Amino acid sequence: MSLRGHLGIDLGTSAVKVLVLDDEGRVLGRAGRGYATRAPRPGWAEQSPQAWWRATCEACREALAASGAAIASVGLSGQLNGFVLLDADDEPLADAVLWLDIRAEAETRRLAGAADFPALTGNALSAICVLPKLEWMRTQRPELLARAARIALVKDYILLRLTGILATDPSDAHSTALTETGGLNWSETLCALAQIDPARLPPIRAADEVAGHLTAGAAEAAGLAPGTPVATGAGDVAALAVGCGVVAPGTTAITLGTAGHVVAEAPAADLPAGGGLWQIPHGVPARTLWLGLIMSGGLSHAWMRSILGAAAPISFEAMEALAADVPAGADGVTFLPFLEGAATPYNRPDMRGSFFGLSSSHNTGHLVRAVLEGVACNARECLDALAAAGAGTREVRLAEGGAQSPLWCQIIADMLGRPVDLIDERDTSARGAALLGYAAAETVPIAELAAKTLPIARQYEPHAVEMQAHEESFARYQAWCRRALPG
Ligand SMILES: Nc1ncnc2c1ncn2[C@@H]1O[C@H](COP(=O)(O)OP(=O)(O)O)[C@@H](O)[C@H]1O
Ligand SMILES: O=C(CO)[C@@H](O)[C@H](O)COP(=O)(O)O
Repeated sequence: MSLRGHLGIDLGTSAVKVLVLDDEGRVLGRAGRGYATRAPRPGWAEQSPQAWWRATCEACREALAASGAAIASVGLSGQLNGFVLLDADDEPLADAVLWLDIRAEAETRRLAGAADFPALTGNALSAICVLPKLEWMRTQRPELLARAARIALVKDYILLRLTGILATDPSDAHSTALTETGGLNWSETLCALAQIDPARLPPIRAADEVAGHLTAGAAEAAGLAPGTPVATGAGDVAALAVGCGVVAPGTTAITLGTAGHVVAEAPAADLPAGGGLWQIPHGVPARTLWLGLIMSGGLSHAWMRSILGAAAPISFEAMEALAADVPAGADGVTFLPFLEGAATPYNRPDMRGSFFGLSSSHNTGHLVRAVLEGVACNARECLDALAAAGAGTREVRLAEGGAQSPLWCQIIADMLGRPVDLIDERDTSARGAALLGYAAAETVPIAELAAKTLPIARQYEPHAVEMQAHEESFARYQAWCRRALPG
């Protein structure tokens, strides 16, 4: 008899990741497929929902074949703050607009003054959110928005393709800025502000609830069995908190995907305004996460890699070797990782990335090392903001693409001056998604499942000499940030 498997799908920014876990949370199979991001104009970022679906089906088939398991449940996760406009037949009317898309900066500034977002939602309004992007659509593409019968968020489009049912969860709903604190209902006030009829938005269901079952057509396309239960799942920040076992106060995870996330379970206190943190409903129902957001985490590394590899592709290992040749502090070179604007703690989409302190003595290794250190500095700012808000950090865990670099993990431990645990799973959002599906199908408590199945690979201890060098590079970084803030 084949093993029982729980399949998790994470629609990331650069790729879809699919994992199959057994009942103990061990990986039986995995696969991933990339897709392109289009930037038809500067500051725009779009992806094809049809490409997401094709990539998801291919990755499901491959992960399933590798696992040899019979799939008992499916769970979902995906990039937050993207949306797809659907016609009356649920066909996409255009490419999806992503979180990275900051076309709605002017709308954000205007709407931020029209409602007290911190009081209503617990968060400042940001150009990342769906609300200002819909406002942009309403004013710039009114015919397109008028033709939209329904609006799907990223992972919810996959739920629709898998089950024929459109629904979302509180984490994805709340991140749009169209719900009030808690994310359980679409807000009449905020929907009225955006002139969006809430009937066009998906119903909000619990993340660990069965939202639907695989249709025969979807099962055929993805290689799964018709009727398999599919959980609503959670936006990637909430799913990765589940996947990283951030299910008790005092645990924090730093993940370096395309973005970077620093997540902590919120203490009972309210999130103080102005610290540049966001609050998001947890994947564990009725709990809340606080999020420090690094806009360009792995993306900073990917950008550097694309520049160094312009003539001939350069491997991650070669990048690692270049940076390892340079001492901590990068001999005075500082990188501000704001290629797509700054989130925590500055909340300035108009801030931009830069290198400072360059001289002719510096080489490519200095640039690579400065990129790793710059992102680590931004992660430290996020942790400092969480601590200042009252979310103490007993344990810090690392995961996702960037954490596959041992040097980056060591730099983070040195920059934070504390041990950090590397999670023995790169794709923690997909892991969280699989656990949410498992919990939904078997009605087991998700927090318990997440804590008991967490795999830790190793611990990185801070080194005294490097810690001192990084104290200095952090001070330099902060000074450059103050000078680089647009007036
Ligand atoms: N060995 C590595 N060293 C440094 N960065 C890496 C490594 N492997 C992957 N990355 C970075 O991780 C990012 C992708 O991480 P991933 O978790 O797959 O992100 P997403 O969910 O956004 O698609 C890329 O930006 C890539 O540059
Ligand atoms: O929108 C946000 C946070 O508000 C992003 O964090 C996305 O959720 C993307 O995450 P990755 O695909 O880079 O992991």
